Amino acid sequence: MQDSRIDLNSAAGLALKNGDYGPGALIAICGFDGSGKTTQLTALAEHFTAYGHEVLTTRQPTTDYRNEPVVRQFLDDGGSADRARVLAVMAAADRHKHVHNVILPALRQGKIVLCDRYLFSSLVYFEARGVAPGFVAQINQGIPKPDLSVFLDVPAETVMARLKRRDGDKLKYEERDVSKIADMLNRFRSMTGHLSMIAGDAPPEQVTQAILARFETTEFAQEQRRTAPALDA
Ligand SMILES: Nc1ncnc2c1ncn2[C@@H]1O[C@H](COP(=O)(O)OP(=O)(O)OP(=O)(O)O)[C@@H](O)[C@H]1O
Ligand SMILES: Cc1cn([C@H]2C[C@H](O)[C@@H](COP(=O)(O)O)O2)c(=O)[nH]c1=O
Repeated sequence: MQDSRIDLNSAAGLALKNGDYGPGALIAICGFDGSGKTTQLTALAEHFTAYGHEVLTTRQPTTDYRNEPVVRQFLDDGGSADRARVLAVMAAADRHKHVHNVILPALRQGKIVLCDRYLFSSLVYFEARGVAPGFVAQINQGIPKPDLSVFLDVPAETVMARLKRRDGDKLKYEERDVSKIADMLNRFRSMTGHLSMIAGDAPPEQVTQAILARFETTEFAQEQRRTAPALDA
């Protein structure tokens, strides 16, 4: 079943589905833990709300997945590739449910959906845990392709320092080892076909502006400009 020849970019291409999901827009913000995703989601939500959009901020995996004892134990203590494969299936089921119950209805209502982590994070984390991207792609098939997918690129040492400052000694298994963080970051950096790479170690306001500049290049933003009434009309 698993195809170790499929790389992360191809796996994302196989899983994601282009489609007309409604008048809304989907923005996925990915990065290692502590890279500033929550900070940026909050700033983006404020920006889009100020411009009159309805915004839904949400996250993958959902708390249903995070609260499973088998997941909690793996995140805290690590585990085998076989156990990781079970988690990948649980994360995929959680994602399909979240897409159908939360994301698609919001897109149909015209909302801007801001999602903390998405398929890309699953591909990266599970490949690093020993699960082939081809397998993760198969079980995530049909997940909507976001209008914009961002990777917040922050050096491993900076990520580690931020996490220690925020969480003290309550770090997850993969957060405790700077070489594991660096390995995951390199996997994200390889996904140039899908992720807009944003330097996440700049001041938060600059990071937000960089994300918004990328958003302006999306078809959604271009369509909004075409259909928006001229201010001097
Ligand atoms: N651009 C930035 N420069 C300096 N510090 C930042 C920046 N962005 C966020 N931080 C700080 O880094 C820490 C982690 O940020 P945040 O909680 O937004 O990351 P996260 O990616 O959502 O983390 P997690 O996935 O672990 O929840 C916080 O203490 C936050 O204040
Ligand atoms: C997408 C995805 C992520 N994970 C991991 C990654 C993180 O270590 C945790 C979630 O941490 P957060 O700070 O609460 O966001 O889960 C995963 O195990 N499976 C996935 O599909």
